[in-house]
Amino acid sequence: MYRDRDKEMRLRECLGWLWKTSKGFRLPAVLNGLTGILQVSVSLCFVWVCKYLIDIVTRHTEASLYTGIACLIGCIIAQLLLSVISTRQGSRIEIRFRNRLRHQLFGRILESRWMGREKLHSGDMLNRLVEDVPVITAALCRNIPALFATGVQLAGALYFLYRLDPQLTGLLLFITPVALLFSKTYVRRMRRLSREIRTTDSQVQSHLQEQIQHRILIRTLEYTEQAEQALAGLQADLQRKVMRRTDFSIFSRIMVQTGFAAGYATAFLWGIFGLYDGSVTFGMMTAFLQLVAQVQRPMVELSRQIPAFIQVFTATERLEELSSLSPEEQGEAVRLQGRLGICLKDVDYSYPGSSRKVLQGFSHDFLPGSLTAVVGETGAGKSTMLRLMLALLKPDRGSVTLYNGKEREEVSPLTRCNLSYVPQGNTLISGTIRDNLLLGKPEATEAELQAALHTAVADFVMTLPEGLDTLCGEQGAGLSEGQAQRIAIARGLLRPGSILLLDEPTSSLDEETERKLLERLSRQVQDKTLILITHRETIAQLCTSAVRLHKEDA
Ligand SMILES: Nc1ncnc2c1ncn2[C@@H]1O[C@H](COP(=O)(O)OP(=O)(O)OP(=O)(O)O)[C@@H](O)[C@H]1O
Repeated sequence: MYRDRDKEMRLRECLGWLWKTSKGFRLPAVLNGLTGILQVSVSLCFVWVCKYLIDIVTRHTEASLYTGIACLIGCIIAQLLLSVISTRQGSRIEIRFRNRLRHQLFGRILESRWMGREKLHSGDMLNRLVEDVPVITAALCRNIPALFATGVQLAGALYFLYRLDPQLTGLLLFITPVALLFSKTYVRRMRRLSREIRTTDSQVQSHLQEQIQHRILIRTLEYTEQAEQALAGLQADLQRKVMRRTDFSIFSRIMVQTGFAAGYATAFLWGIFGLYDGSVTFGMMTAFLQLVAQVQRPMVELSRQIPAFIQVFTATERLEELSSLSPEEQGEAVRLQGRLGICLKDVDYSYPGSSRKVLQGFSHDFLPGSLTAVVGETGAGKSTMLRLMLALLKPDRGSVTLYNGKEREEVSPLTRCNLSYVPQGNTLISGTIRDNLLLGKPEATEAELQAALHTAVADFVMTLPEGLDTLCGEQGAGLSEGQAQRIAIARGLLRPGSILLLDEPTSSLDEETERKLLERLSRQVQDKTLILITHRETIAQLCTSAVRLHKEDA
C-alpha cells in the first residue's frame, strides 16, 4: 500500500517538475504538435484521394480525374513542406530548451550551499547534465508533441476504417495487445531497470573523470591496471543491466508486433475475400491496406516510445535532485568601506554528521590592517576557521562579524565580496596567466597585474618568453608548484576585498622567497587585513600577531 502511494506521489511530483521546468517552451511545443497533427491530417487526405482516384478509374465513382490528381499532388507537396517545418521547428525549440535547462542547473550547482562535503560526486553531476537533460528536452519538444500527432493519426485512421468497415476495425483493435505496454507491472519494471542503468552510468562517468584527472598520480602509484579493471567491472555491470532492459523491452515489443502482423494479414485477407465476392471495391482494398498501415505505424511508434517516456521519469528524478540543491543566500553584495576587521566570538563548529567540535568557544578579533599568522597542528581547524569567515560554513554557536569604524555586519555569502581567499594547493585554471589574474579583477590594467605579480614575488612571469600570455594547462600544468602558488597569490591580491585570507601560501616556497613574500605583503598591502595559515614558526614571527589553534580545543 505504502509503496504504491509513494510511487504515485513521485509520479505526480515528476509531472509537476516537468510542467514548471518547461515554462516558456510549452507554447512552441504545442505549435509543433499542431504541425504534426496537420501532417497527419494531410496523410489521411492522401489515403482518401487515392481511394477516390482508383474508384474513378474503375468506374465506381463518377468525378473529374484531373481534380483528383491535382489533390494528390497537393497532398504530397503539403506533406513535404510540413515535414520540413516540423523538423526545423522541433530542433530549434529543443536546442534552446536544452541550453536553458543545462544553464539553470549549472547555475544551481555553482550556487548551492556547501556543507563541508558534496552530496553528489562531480562525475555524477556531470553525467546528469550531459545525459539526462537531453532526455527531458527531447521528450518535451519532440516526443510528446509527436505523441499527440500519433494519437490523432490513430483516431483518424480508425474512424476512417470504421466508416469503411466497422467489423474489420473491431477485429483489428481486439488483436493488437497494445494495452500490455500501459500495464502497471510493465511501467514499474521498466522504471526500476532504467533507474539502475542511469545510476551505473553515473558511476562509470565518475570513475572515468576521477582517474583521468589524477592519471599522473595513478601512474606513480602503479595503479593503472587496477583502475582499468575497475572500469571493466563497472562497464560489465552496465552492460548486464542494459541487456536486461533490452530483453524485457524486446519481449514486450514482440507481443505487440505479433498482434500488428496478425492485424495486417487479417485486413489483407478480409479485402481479398471482399473483392472476390464483390463487397469490396479496388479503391476500398487500397484504402484498407493504407489505413491498416496508418493504424499500425502509430501503434508501433507508441510501443517504441513508451520505454523512452519511462526514462523521462528517471531523468526527471535525477535532475530534480540537482535543482533542489539548496542555494546560498542570494541578493545584493554588502560591501563595507575602508579597512576591515573580522571578529569571531564564542564560535562552536562541527561538520554535519560528526560529533567532534572542530572549534569550541573560539574567539579572536583580527584587527583592521593587521597581519596575523594562524598556526596549529594539522587538523586543528585552521582551514575551517577561514571557511567560517567566508560564510561557506555557518557556526553552530557564536558569531563571525566584519566591521569597520562605523558598521558591523554578520558574515554571509553577501559579505564575501569583502574577502579575498587563496586556498591551499594549485588552483590555477587552464588558459593564460593573464586569464588567471583577471579572474581576480576583470578590469585590471597591465600595470596593476605587474604590481600584483611583484608583491607576490612572481616577477618571473615577465621574464617568460610569452610573459602574461604564457599558456598553462589544467591546474597550472607547465608551471612549478611554487610558481603556480605565487600567481594564485597575485590573483588574490587583485581582488577588491579588504581582507586577504591565505591558506598555507608558502608551503611550496624556499625560505628566501617566503621571507621576501612576507616582507612585500606587509609593506605593500597596508590597506588590507592579512590572515595567513602557516605551519612555520619563522613565518609566524614575521607577522604582527599570531593565533594558535590546538586540537584539544575541540
Ligand atoms: N568537509 C569535512 N567534513 C567533515 N570533517 C571535516 C571536513 N573538513 C575537515 N574536517 C575535519 O575537521 C578537522 C579540521 O580540519 P581543517 O581542514 O580545518 O584542519 P587544518 O587545521 O586546516 O589542517 P591542515 O593543517 O592539515 O590543513 C579535521 O579533523 C578534519 O578531519
